[in-house]
Amino acid sequence: MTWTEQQLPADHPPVKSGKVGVLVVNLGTPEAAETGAVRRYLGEFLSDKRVIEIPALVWQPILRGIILNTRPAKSAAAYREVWTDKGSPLAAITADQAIGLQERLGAETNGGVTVEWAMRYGKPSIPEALEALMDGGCERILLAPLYPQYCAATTATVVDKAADWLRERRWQASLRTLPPYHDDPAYIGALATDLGRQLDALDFVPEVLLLSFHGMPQRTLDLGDPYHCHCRKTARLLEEAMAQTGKYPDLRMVTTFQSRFGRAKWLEPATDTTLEEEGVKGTKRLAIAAPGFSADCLETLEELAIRGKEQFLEAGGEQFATLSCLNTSEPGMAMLETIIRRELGGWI
Ligand SMILES: C=CC1=C(C)c2cc3[nH]c(cc4nc(cc5[nH]c(cc1n2)c(C)c5CCC(=O)O)C(CCC(=O)O)=C4C)c(C)c3C=C
Ligand SMILES: [Fe+2]
Ligand SMILES: [Fe+2]
Repeated sequence: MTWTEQQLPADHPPVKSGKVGVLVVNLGTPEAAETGAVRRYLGEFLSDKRVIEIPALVWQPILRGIILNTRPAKSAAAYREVWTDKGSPLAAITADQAIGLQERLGAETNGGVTVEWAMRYGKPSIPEALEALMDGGCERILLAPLYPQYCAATTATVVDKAADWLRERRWQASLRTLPPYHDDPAYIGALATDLGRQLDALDFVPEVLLLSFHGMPQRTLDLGDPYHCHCRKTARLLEEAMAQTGKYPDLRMVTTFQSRFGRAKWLEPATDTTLEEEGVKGTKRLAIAAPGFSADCLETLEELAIRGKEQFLEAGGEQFATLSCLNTSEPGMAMLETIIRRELGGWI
C-alpha cells in the first residue's frame, strides 16, 4: 500500500492526482481603461528589469517621477478606443484561447488536461494560475508564453515569474516551457492561411502587405537576443509560403517594427515611418498584419488600425486595412493545439 492510499490525518494537505496542466500566458494589460489602473499596470510592467535594462537607481526615479505621471492618462485614452464589453481585448482573447484549448485538450485519458490562462503583468497573475492548476491536481504543467518569437523581455520574464513561484513551494510541480515557434511549419501555415483568407475578403487589392512586429531596443540585438532574427525568419518563411500559393504575385511584403518607447535607438525600419514613406512614394493600397502578436491588443487595434491608418492616409495613401491576429481563428487554434500537444508528449 502506498502512503497516499493510507488513511491520512485530518489536517493532511490534499494529495494531488498527477494530472497535466497547461498555462497560456500573454503580456498583461490594465484592469480598466482608466488612468489609475493603467498607472498600476505600467508601474509593474516597466519595473521589470527584463523590459527596461537600465540600473534601477537610474530608471526608477525617471519612471516614478516622469513616466507614471504623464503616460497613464494618454495610454488610458488609447485603451478606451479599443476597450470591449469583455474588458481589455488582450485579456478577453487570451481567455477565449484558453477555453478553446480546454475543449481541444480536455478529453484525454489520464484525467484530461486542464488549461488556465494568465497575464505576466496584472491579473490573473502567473502564481495564482499555477496555484489553481496545482489545487486542481496538476503535478505536470506546461508553461506556454504565447510569443512566437523569443525575447528576453517577454518569454524569459514569464519563465522567471514561474520560477519565483516554484522557489516558494515545498512540493513543486514539474514544469516544461513551450519553445519559441517562430519558424514552426504549423505557425507559418496558420498565418499564411489566415492572412490569405483575410486578404481575399478585402474590397481592394493591396500593393503592399506590411508585417509589423513589436520593436525592441537595438541594444538587445547587439547583446545577443534572438528576437530580431526570429522576426526576420518568420517574415521570410511567411513570404515564401504566401508566394507558393501563387495568389498574390504583385504583393510586396515589407517587415517593420512598431511601438518605439523612449529615446534609445530601436529596431528599424519603424512601422510609423514606413507607413508615411509608402504614402509619400505613391503606394495607394496597403494592408498591415502583426504576425508576432497572438492576440489583438492595444498595439494592433489602436497603434496600427487607428493611428497607422491615419499616418498612411495623411501621407497620400487611399486604402488601408488592418488584418486580425490569429486570435481564436480555426487556423490559429489548430496551430496552438499542434504545438502544445507536441510539448505534452510523454505526459498525455
Ligand atoms: C521598453 C519598453 C517595452 C519593450 C521592450 C516592449 C517589448 C515588447 N512588448 C510586446 C508586446 C506588447 N506590448 C504591449 C504594450 C506595451 N509595450 C510597452 C513597452 C515595451 N514593450 C508599453 C509601455 C506598452 C503599454 C501600452 C502603452 O502605454 O503604450 C502590448 C499590449 C498590451 C495591451 O494591454 O493590449 C503587447 C501585446 C512584445 C512582443 C515585446 C517584445 C518583443
Ligand atoms: Fe510592448
Ligand atoms: Fe504602443
